[in-house]
Amino acid sequence: MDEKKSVEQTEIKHKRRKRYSGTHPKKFEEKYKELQPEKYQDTVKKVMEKGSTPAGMHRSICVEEILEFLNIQPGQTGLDATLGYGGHTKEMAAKLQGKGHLYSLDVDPIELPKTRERLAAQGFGPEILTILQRNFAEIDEVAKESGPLDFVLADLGVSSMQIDNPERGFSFKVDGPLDLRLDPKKGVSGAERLKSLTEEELEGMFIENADEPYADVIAKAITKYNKKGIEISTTTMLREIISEALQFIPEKTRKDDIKKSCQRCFQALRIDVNSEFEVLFEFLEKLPHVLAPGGRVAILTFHSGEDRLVKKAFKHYQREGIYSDVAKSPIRPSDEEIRSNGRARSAKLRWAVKA
Ligand SMILES: C[S@@+](CC[C@H](N)C(=O)[O-])C[C@H]1O[C@@H](n2cnc3c(N)ncnc32)[C@H](O)[C@@H]1O
Repeated sequence: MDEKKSVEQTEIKHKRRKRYSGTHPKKFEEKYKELQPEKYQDTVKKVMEKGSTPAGMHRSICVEEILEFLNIQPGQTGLDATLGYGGHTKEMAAKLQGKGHLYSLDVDPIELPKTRERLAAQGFGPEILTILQRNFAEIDEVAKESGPLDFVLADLGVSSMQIDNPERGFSFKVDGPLDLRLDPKKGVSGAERLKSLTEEELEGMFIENADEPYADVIAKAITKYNKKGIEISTTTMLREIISEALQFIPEKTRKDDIKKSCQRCFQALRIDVNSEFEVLFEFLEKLPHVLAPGGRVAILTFHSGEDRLVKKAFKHYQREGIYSDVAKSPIRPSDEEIRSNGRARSAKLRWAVKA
């Protein structure tokens, strides 16, 4: 064989094919141009007009209603128990007009520094705003530093940035590790948690935390994997297990029902992993002791379990004479807000005033 030809052929054979990068951006950061809102303002505007939330952002809910109720005055001291993207914090801090102080808490070590930087760049630095990586269940500790609070806001649950980031594992719609921790450095992941629960406990978790009608069937399906020693390590795996278990649902409603069950089961697991009911309970119990006389608290909830807890606590302390007034029924976002921000649909706002 001609030696030259053979070398050429070998070279051709070994030349690596260039990977086809495809027409669709693969990475989250590339896919969502809105992640850099300053750079892609047109994209952000278009996304918001469609009633969606641009990736990397969170649209604050019931802002006007909250500000109207809290009636913040310059010189007051307040607390935002759930900083998130900092939308509510920014509006509340602005009402102080440079006098007084706002404390804002979040457990999330990933989003918190970004929000701190963003707010500082907008003129809300440490002279008016103290941002702490703390669980709101420790509100009594925070109050030792702040003194009695004139106003408190808690906007419960997760932010859009957390939901949209596949690495965090909050959404069944995107593939990622089944984590679901608000603070990924603490506690155990969703995957670990599923492994450690019995069939009965799983069923109880889905019912208690999310009123899941197919809790028994789904718990059974998960337990099969547990017994085989197969870890349900990703969001996609859990979604597929739920979907497979619910194939008996008549075709007409199957797709929709599966989607709802996925939503509820992920919510239930998130609540469990982050002990959300326990910390909310602790927060509600401590609140009356940290509010100043006449102090106001507003709480935004996103599902019936949370709302029930808030309603019961407010009523209980009103009967004891600790709150002089509480919301008789929850305030709902306006139709216009719901139209322009789908995530506002399930929000309920309750408030109380310290005697
Ligand atoms: C709905 S978002 C808040 C959005 C915020 N109000 C805004 O305008 O951007 C809820 C935030 O509360 C945080 N969070 C949830 N439970 C918490 C807790 N127990 N203590 C402190 N922060 C918590 C979450 O990490 C998330 O960032």
